[in-house]
Amino acid sequence: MSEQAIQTAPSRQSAPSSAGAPAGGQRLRGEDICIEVENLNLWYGDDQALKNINMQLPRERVTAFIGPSGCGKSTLLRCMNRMNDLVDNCRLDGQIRIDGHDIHDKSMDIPELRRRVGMVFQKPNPFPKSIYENVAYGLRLQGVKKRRILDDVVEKSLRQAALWDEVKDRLHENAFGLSGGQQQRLVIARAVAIEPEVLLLDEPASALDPLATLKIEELMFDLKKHYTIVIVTHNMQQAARVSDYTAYLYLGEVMEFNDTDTLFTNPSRKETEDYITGRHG
Ligand SMILES: Nc1ncnc2c1ncn2[C@@H]1O[C@H](COP(=O)(O)OP(=O)(O)OP(=O)(O)O)[C@@H](O)[C@H]1O
Repeated sequence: MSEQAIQTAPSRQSAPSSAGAPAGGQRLRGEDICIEVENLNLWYGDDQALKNINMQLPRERVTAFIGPSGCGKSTLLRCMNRMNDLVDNCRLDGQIRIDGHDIHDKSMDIPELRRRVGMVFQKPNPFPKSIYENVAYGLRLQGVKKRRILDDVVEKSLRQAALWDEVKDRLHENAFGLSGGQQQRLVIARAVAIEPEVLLLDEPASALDPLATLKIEELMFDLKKHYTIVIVTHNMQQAARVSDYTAYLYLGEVMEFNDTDTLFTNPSRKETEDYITGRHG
């Protein structure tokens, strides 16, 4: 975990974040910022799911979103590659910038955005194809045909996803023959094969057994050398183990954002302390 990196450490308070400076709006010291969220509000129909979110997510770090069910973690995650565009009655205002570019700008190429900002869901979702073809899929879509290039990328991606040794002798077997944990690492290999910058992980281990979960957690330490990772998790021990920064969301607001050590050992807000100590949520 990174050392204390927030310049403004608010004193412990119980007022909602909207009453003062936005809880995620502190500037991060000594970090290269990849994603900036500014004054983001989002509604599903008349219901506001995200309220004035301000947050900076550092490059090549793991940031965890925690908070009780329905607080907006997945919604915020899905904003980062515009997955919410696919929801009919969803609208938002505010800005999200990745590498300084507003992702809602008219010039934004959405398929390219989703290539740069990959997503892995709770339930492993390999395609009904071979292990090899699952990983090669994105490259084939891009028109890559050369066998040597495909072979290299498949091997490199499976190695990055810590799966190569387990599957190298069965690359042409159907992906559905893999265990749940292996399928989830395959999905991660498929995501990294097209060289994204950011990986969004929505409870990637919640459907897995403890050993498979451990593998995914170990994998994150390696992946963050190359990617900016944002993970939604219900598991606070997992957030404490794998993330460098943590945002605590409650009722659509970021109540607190800080480096993970500080958030878990010395939270600024009473609400955060109540949540991490199991007093609510
Ligand atoms: N497609 C949708 N249409 C309408 N409302 C939605 C939609 N998706 C989410 N919501 C609502 O938005 C709010 C935030 O939901 P979201 O799934 O982002 O929360 P969450 O913190 O990820 O919850 P969980 O931990 O249970 O997955 C909830 O009130 C939810 O009911």
